Formats: sequence, structure tokens, C-alpha cells
Amino acid sequence: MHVSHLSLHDFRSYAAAEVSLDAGVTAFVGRNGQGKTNLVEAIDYLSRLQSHRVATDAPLVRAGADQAVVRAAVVRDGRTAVLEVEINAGRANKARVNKSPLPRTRDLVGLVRTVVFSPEDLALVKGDPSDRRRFLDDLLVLRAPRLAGVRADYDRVLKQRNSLLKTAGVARGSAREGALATLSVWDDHLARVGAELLAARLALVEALRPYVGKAYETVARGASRDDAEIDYKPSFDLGDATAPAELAAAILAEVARRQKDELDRGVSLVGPHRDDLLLSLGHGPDDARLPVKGYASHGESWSFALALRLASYDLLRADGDDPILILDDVFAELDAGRREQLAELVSGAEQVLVTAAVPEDVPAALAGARYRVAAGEVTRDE
Ligand SMILES: Nc1ncnc2c1ncn2[C@@H]1O[C@H](COP(=O)(O)OP(=O)(O)OP(=O)(O)O)[C@@H](O)[C@H]1O
Repeated sequence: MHVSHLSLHDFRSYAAAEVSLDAGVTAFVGRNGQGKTNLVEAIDYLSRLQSHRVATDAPLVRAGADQAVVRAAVVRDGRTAVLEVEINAGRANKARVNKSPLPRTRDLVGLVRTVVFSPEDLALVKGDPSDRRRFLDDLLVLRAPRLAGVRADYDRVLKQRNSLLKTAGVARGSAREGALATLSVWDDHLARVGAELLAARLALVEALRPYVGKAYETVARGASRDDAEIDYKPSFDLGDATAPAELAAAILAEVARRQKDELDRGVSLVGPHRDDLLLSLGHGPDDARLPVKGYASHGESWSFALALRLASYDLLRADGDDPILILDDVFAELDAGRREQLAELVSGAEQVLVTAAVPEDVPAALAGARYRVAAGEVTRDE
């Protein structure tokens, strides 16, 4: 798939922008702060209804405006659809496809798919478990948009349950009994929705694993430790459980075991919100492995981060779709070897959008259309 036209209204720094795009490589080049990332962020937002840079929508609306609109013509298998999202400050967002409103905004998720490489990706390796959980969940939702609902439900259940745990933890007598009875209902919700999310993540890690190994080997060609592995690390022992019903039972049993701790601390200590994705490197399949976090060199960490993104791209492609690749300011971060390697690997994608501060940061292998971005003006170099 590729975007053939992008329209922005009051999105980030743009009062209005109209940009026509071709399949293949397009580079947006301009000095810092001119609005290059804002352009590709808009396309990424259409894909997931989330930005790769901020957790909330407010910064996406141009300062002083109360609504941003992102519209893109997306070409897939020769057919064009116009996707649109209205981002409203303080009100629900709205989505349209070919001008028809969608019943739920989140039905837009996955209609256009992006894989974004950005300097923030190093956090996938060096950051908190929450960065790696977000990586998995974003990919889950792109592959199966229905899971956006499961993810939102889980966040809601967790919030409710945490506030109940706080109340129950300090309540006495019959108030405590009442709170505990309500809590057991929320335990069931947590186990049911949490198990669905957990089962999907476990299956995703299995599907992604071979692609990560292959991608790392290619990116880190010649590195001493080139056998990259990913493993899902649950917050408690799941035994052999993989199906949602078994996982729900395992969560419920652990919740019962940890109830005192949870009431003392007033937070949910069991569930997929406590899990992590373990990244490790070794000399070969049978070698003693080292976790990447805390052990890997800077270069190895970058290679792993790139491998996770490339693997996501390969997996989505294997699902039968060619997602749009966005390389946001990433080449300036990489040494010459990794730069060329990455450029070569992505050059065959249906559409690659690159942002760079200076033309020299765009590798030669990524020849294509060039746009200059300066003070919110986007002009095509002829
Ligand atoms: N909601 C907003 N309203 C108005 N301006 C905004 C808003 N959000 C961001 N900006 C402005 O957009 C500019 C940043 O644009 P962007 O991140 O696209 O830069 P860039 O060209 O990618 O730069 P760099 O090369 O430094 O990454 C900044 O000047 C910032 O102040």
C-alpha cells in the first residue's frame, strides 16, 4: 500500500498542507524544527490513532486551534480509499472513510499500516518494560485491529480495579466486605480480558521470533554475537498455558495468591501490564545468552532495535500486506555500515518515507523523490 496524497489542517505546526506522494522512496529534507516529522507522524497517526512521539492527542492539534484534520488517499491493490481523522481537543475524535463516518473512530485502525523507525527506538532495548509492551501491543493491533478494543478494555479494567484495591485496602468491617465482593467481579474481568491480551502477545512473539533472528543477523553482519532471540517474560509462571481459558485460570489463581500484597499496595500486581519482552544475544543457538539490556554495546542495542522494526515489517508483509515504512531521522543516528545495510533492506518496500536534516543523511540506495521542508512549506525538488 502507499499514500498518494496527504492533507493536513491544523495538525502540529501546519495550518494547512497538501502533499502529493508517489510509491517508492520519498525523502523530506530540511533543518531542525521545520515540520518534517510532523508530516510522517500524521500518516502514522492514521494507522494506529497514536503518535510515535507523544502519548496524548493534545500536542497534535496546532496551538490555538481546537481541531486537527489528517486526510490521506491510500492506494491498495490499485484501489484508492480516502481515510480521514478529526482530532478534537477535549472531545471524541471522529473518523471517515471515503467521506462516510465510521461508527467508532478505532475502526480506522489498521486500514493503513505503517512501521516507523525513529531515534526513540533505542528505548525498545534500553527503556522500561512498558516500551516493549507498547511495541508488542501496537503490532498486535495492526495485525488484528479487533485487539484495539481488548487493549482499551484491559486499560479500563485495570484502572477500575486499582481504584477498588485502594478503597478496599483501607476499608474496615462491612465496607471492606462489600469492596472485596466487588473486587472479585473485577478479578474475573481482569483475568478474562488480560488472558485474551496475553494469549495474543504470546502468539505474536512466536510469530515474530524467526523474523527477529533473521533481521538481526542481516543488520549486525559480522558482529560477534549475532544470534538474537526474543522471549515473552510473564510476571509469574504460566506453566504450559497458552489458550485464553487456561491463561485466565492462571491469572485468577495468582490474583488470589497475591491478594494481600495487592490490597496493601493498592495496585494490580498480576496481569499482562506487568510483563516484559526479553531480548538476548548469543554466539549461536546453544551458547550461553546475555540479555541485551545492561549488557549490549551501543551498536548492538541499535542493531536489535532496528531488527525489531524490520521483523515487524517482514511479519506484516508475510500477512499479505506491504506496510508503509517511515524512517524518521534515523540515519543520522547510525554508523555508515548500518546505514547502508538498512537502506538496502528497505529499498524494495512499496513506499518508504524518510526524514533527514541534510541531504547527505539519506543513503544513496534510497534515491527517489525529494521534498524540501522549510517553515511549514513543503516543496518538491524537481
Ligand atoms: N501543536 C503544535 N502547534 C504548533 N506548532 C507545533 C505543534 N507541535 C509541534 N510544533 C512545532 O513543530 C516543529 C517541529 O516539527 P518537526 O518535529 O516536524 O520538526 P523536524 O523538521 O522533524 O525537525 P528535527 O529535524 O529537529 O526532527 C517545532 O517547531 C514545534 O514547535
